[in-house]
Amino acid sequence: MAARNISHFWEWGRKIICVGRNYADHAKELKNAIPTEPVLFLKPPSAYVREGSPILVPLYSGNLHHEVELGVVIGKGGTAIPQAAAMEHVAGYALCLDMTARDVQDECKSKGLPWTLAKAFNTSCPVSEFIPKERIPDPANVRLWLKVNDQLRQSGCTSQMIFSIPYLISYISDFISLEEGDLILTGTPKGVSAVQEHDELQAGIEDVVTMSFRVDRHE
Ligand SMILES: O=C([O-])CC(=O)C(=O)O
Ligand SMILES: [Mg+2]
Repeated sequence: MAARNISHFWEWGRKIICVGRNYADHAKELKNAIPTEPVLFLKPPSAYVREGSPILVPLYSGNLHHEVELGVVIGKGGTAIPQAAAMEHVAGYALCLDMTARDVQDECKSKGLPWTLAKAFNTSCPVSEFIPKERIPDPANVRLWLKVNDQLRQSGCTSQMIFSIPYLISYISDFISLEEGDLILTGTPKGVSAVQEHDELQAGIEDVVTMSFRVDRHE
């Protein structure tokens, strides 16, 4: 069998671990407290969608939001990874969207229930091509942006993250072992807003990568 290629990590069936409220300006815009520990949730591999396929609005949501995020692709698994060694476990990056059914999330929050149907539905994790580690020498200082129908909605720098990438890798791996091919979404900066059927989303990381996705309804 041919060796698996990390540049197709989305085909591996590995887990997607998401960090929430990792930018103070986004925590504030949704009236959430600034966290003192990372907020974590999961998406299944069935959430992946690649350019050329649409983002589908879940039938049960009337308020689907975009969240542009830097994704970290794990190259070497581990448990209880020390912060000092964390970057050795990174193979590269991907630009990601954490699509969120905000109305469903609000209801889950008010009832104290998990966010699964707000965050983990099919097509809730659009991803760019794989970006080898060398192409982002300083992941703690890159600008992420997102436009809806050519209008800029999000523009933030990863220097604004509350918890750094090495801290997140170390923290997560204390509780959930990381495996080669796993993806960590590191949280969104401010500017999240609703998208509708037929909207065109475009997002990028500086001059490193851009990607485009169309929003559609289920047939
Ligand atoms: O839904 C939220 O606001 C939490 C989250 O994913 C983020 O901050 O990126
Ligand atoms: Mg998010």
